[in-house]
Amino acid sequence: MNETAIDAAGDAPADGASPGGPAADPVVSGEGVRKSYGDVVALDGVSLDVAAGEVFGLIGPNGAGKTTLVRALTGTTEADGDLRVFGEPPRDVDPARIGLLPQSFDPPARLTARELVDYYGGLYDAARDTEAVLEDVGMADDADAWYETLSGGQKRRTCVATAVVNDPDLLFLDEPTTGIDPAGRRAIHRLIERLAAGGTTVFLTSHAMDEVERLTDRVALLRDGRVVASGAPDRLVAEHGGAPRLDAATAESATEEVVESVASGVRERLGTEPTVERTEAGLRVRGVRPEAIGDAVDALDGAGVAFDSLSWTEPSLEDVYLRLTGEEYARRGDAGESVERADEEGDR
Ligand SMILES: Nc1ncnc2c1ncn2[C@@H]1O[C@H](COP(=O)(O)OP(=O)(O)OP(=O)(O)O)[C@@H](O)[C@H]1O
Repeated sequence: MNETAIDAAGDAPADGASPGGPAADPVVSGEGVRKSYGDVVALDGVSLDVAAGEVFGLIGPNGAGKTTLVRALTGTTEADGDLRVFGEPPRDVDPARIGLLPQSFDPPARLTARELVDYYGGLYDAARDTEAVLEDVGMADDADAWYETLSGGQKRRTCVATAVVNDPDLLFLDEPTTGIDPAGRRAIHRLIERLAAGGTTVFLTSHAMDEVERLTDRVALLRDGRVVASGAPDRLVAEHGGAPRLDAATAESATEEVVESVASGVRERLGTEPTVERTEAGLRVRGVRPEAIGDAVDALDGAGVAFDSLSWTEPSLEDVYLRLTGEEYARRGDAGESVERADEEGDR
């Protein structure tokens, strides 16, 4: 990985994407936040800012420190460094201003969804109307079923309802859609969009890169307890996502000669230095812009590649994630050696 290409932590309080703008006080701010569990360093000097009204995404591999950071921000664990929420230490913040959906949350099983939302609403002086909250998360029709009889997605949506019943100014959602079917995910996405439109600041952790790319204004990528990149998703994709790629699915694995022949054909037709790799499914040519797809296909034909199907893909936040966490190489390791591969940052 080219470390010099990676942003400094917390690089962009505004980025042009923060509705609050650079002048607004951040809702969340952290500087040099550290937390260890015995010998395990969970947070290793995290710095970040979240502006009012932003949907902020925190991504990173298992064990990167995301849940620890959410716990530190919500005052459920202590951390070293300067951490502020609404300008105060997390434990001093009025709980009514915060909504939290923890990663694992097991409410009493023999209460109905309605009773649960009522119960959590009862903890606040000015809770939202239970029926409206159930409607918001798509649970109005199943509100009288015991929690234990609900599907995994219905349970998670009920938990989201308990996290928003106090109409929080700042909502932490730690992997809200894990295990939820597409319709349930859509219901939660719509809810997050509505809350953000109404001015709620949302701090979202998720392993679903499509959801993060779609919902967030800014993202921080955590790896080994450090922020290794942050910024608006489209900016991160432009900087770290790599090149658009053409994938040819082939029944048989290509020989080295075929790969070299494709590379030579691409070089000749596109006039660029190609990156051609074997993948699990066949062959991949990187750096193919939409207008050059025809030439790249000719290069495959010219090299005698018998492909069953072709797909062209633009880089996405998932590519950023895979590149900056090093998981791209772990994945490629199974796929055989790549040929004429450019440097990581040089193949765009
Ligand atoms: N209560 C704890 N006691 C000891 N170690 C812990 C504790 N909580 C977290 N850790 C360790 O701290 C590191 C960061 O864990 P954390 O749960 O914050 O990661 P994460 O990014 O949320 O992971 P995941 O995506 O799997 O939820 C891991 O090495 C984890 O094993």
